Amino acid sequence: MTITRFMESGATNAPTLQATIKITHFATPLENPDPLFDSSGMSRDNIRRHVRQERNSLSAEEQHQFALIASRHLLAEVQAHNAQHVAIYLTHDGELATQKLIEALWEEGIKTYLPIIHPFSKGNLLFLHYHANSKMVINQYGIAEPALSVQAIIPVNKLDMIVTPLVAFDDKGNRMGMGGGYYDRTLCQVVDGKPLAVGFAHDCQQVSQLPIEYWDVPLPVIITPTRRFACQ
Ligand SMILES: Nc1nc2c(c(=O)[nH]1)N(C=O)[C@@H](CNc1ccc(C(=O)N[C@@H](CCC(=O)O)C(=O)O)cc1)CN2
Ligand SMILES: Nc1ncnc2c1ncn2[C@@H]1O[C@H](COP(=O)(O)OP(=O)(O)OP(=O)(O)O)[C@@H](O)[C@H]1O
Repeated sequence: MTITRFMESGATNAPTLQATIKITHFATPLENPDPLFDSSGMSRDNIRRHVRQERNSLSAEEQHQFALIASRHLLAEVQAHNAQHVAIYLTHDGELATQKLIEALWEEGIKTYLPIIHPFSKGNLLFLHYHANSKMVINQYGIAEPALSVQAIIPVNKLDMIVTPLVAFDDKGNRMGMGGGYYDRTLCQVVDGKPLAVGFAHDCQQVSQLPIEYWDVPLPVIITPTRRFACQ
């Protein structure tokens, strides 16, 4: 896969978090994203409902094009970090599609891993090696996951990158997921930025602000079809 070049667009400051957010606009054939959704005053559940509806209303053609373009940017991110062990997800509920990206990672010789719902530790994930011949089963949410095999498990600290699904994000790197707390429990195991957590989402999943809880772990990088948000 070729890597799309991108151009710098400057930085904005987020004084409340004492963090600098750098937003890079990719040079893509895509139009500017829709106006930012004003989520101020909305509950987490209402934001979740709204954004899930938005991403599910994208056409099949939009889903396909957005996924192709965003995959190039994600692949560039993987290469920039020389990540060899990358956790990813299989698309569910209108999420930015990952199938082509996974195939591109395999072509580059990069090992991929998928989350499975932990069989007895409630609310936790395990990450298992995923390859072309992985035996798959369907989990309680209707998502395919590798069949549990102890040899296929990778500890979180051995992953170089975790590409996280998400429902909504804001420009401070805050993330909200499907509501199970699975990724929050995974991301609190990150030490000194390893593994690097990278949110992967449609532009329509960005909201003006998210009501944050103490367990939420902000993402250092978020990639959409049109932009890369980096929270330093
Ligand atoms: N693609 C993908 N895989 C993933 C996640 C994800 O967000 N996306 N997860 C991220 O954590 C974990 C699974 N968590 C999930 C939590 C809720 C639902 C879901 O569809 N909930 C239904 C209600 C289901 C029920 O009550 O039984 C819903 O909200 O409509 C899906 C996945 C692990 N794998
Ligand atoms: N590190 C953690 N340890 C224990 N419980 C947690 C942790 N993180 C989140 N939780 C619990 O998980 C529940 C769901 O959290 P939240 O709504 O933020 O999930 P989410 O981010 O939407 O889902 P996900 O992380 O699976 O994508 C909350 O009730 C919270 O108490």
